[in-house]
Amino acid sequence: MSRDYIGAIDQGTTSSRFILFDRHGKEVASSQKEHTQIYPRPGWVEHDPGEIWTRTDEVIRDTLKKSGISGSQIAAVGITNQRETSLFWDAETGKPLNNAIVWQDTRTAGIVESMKDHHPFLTRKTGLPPATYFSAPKLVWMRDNVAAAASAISRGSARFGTIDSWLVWKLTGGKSHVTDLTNASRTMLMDIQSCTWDRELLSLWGLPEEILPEIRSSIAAEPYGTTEADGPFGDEIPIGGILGDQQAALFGQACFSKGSSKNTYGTGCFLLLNTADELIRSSHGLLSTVAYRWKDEPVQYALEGSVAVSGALVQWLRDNLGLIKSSAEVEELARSVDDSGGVYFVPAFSGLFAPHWRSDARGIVAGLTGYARSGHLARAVLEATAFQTREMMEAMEGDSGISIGSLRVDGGMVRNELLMQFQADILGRPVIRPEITETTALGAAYAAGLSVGFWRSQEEIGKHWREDKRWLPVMKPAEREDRFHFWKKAVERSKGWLD
Ligand SMILES: Nc1ncnc2c1ncn2[C@@H]1O[C@H](COP(=O)(O)OP(=O)(O)O)[C@@H](O)[C@H]1O
Ligand SMILES: O=P(O)(O)OC[C@H](O)CO
Repeated sequence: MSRDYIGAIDQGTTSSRFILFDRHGKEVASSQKEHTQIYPRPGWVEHDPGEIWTRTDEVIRDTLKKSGISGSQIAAVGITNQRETSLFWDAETGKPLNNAIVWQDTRTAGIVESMKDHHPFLTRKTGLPPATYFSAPKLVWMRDNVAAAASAISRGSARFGTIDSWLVWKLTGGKSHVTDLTNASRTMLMDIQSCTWDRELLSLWGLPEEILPEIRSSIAAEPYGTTEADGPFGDEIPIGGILGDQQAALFGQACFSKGSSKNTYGTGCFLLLNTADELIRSSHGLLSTVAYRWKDEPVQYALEGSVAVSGALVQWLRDNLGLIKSSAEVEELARSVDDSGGVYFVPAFSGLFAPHWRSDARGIVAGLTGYARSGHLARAVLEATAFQTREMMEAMEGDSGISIGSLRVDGGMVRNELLMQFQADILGRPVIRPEITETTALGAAYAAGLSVGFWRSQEEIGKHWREDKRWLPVMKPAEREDRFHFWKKAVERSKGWLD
């Protein structure tokens, strides 16, 4: 039987998906399942790695079952994942030693603060502004607070991984302990120039090198491993591509050339600009990160603006306030009023990420009057994402000197047409949605397919990209600036809330 499909595992913050793509980059079948968000204390967010593996296993099996396609028809598998989220497992038992600490978790604020004298060094080495967001402080916390992790580290059997490494470990039956450069670039343990684990960083954080996975290219020169025949695929398939989910979306949006960019609206919101082989250092609160590496070709970099809470705020409206029953309903509720009624919602639930990097900020709702109703709050929830995107875009243009003429968008929130129109209005430039909005999974599929020669070149896959819809700005410039002015005022009021 010929291998005519590529499989992509997309393990995101809220759910796991598996999608099969054909040679034209068209989705053939998919399955998706949510996993539990564990909030043990305010500011703490955890995932159960066992549950993440079970959900991943289930969505693979579901997709194969409903499509009638078997593992023997799949040429390669790609993995894309929520980044930074970190765990330890024991190589001897194969069992996790703790719940994964999620990228949004802020328990490590004290650890980050205690490294204050080293912040300039850390940023120079890693391209990242020191923050609770990244893996290294999470590992330090686990070493110091999880007895099983500490003893496995001292015995030499502890293995650290971001979610990509964990899934490769499980899929290969514990044979491969690997990651790719895009994921490694988010740990604060990798030198962003040499793209290798860095001894000085490891010693600063007090972590041994033996816990770390091997760093490989994103489009693998050699497969990271093969899936186990007795696993969910029922066959041995090469795992050929790994990309952090935001880099995967950049790849899936065919942003291969310098200056091309995309914004992904999921749990958080992430704007990435391809800077090719140039490592641009930000002076406006953005990250320098690896975009991808094609086999042994030079590393490609990106500038990134990261916003912690965007779709998550819609979920909060649904789960914590019960104002809507599904995320999609937020649009109807927001359309029940003409505007936000002067209400601004700054969702600094994990502090503020780009471009502010303030862990002392907390969420606020500003501008409330007796006039405000639930519809105004729903508008303010959606508008928060659009305002944060504008902040990131201004920072990006300031750092790169590149003007972003129009914005390519993807992710779960781009189904929301009201948000897309408001985004175009507040940016004052067109917003463009592609036909395939599952760009994250598509990017991982492309990486895997290119790795094994299923597709041959970026030109070939670039032809699959097609525009679905475009929103043009209609808001008057004076109103746009007035609204943005009030947003910035609200952001200032959210800062410094924690002592
Ligand atoms: N129609 C919608 N309007 C606004 N937000 C939405 C809509 N549909 C989904 N979302 C939000 O998008 C997010 C899911 O997007 P997705 O790209 O699947 O995220 P992730 O990859 O982070 O798990 C959720 O936070 C959800 O609240
Ligand atoms: O799971 P997502 O799509 O919200 O992405 C999470 C990011 O990778 C965090 O850096």
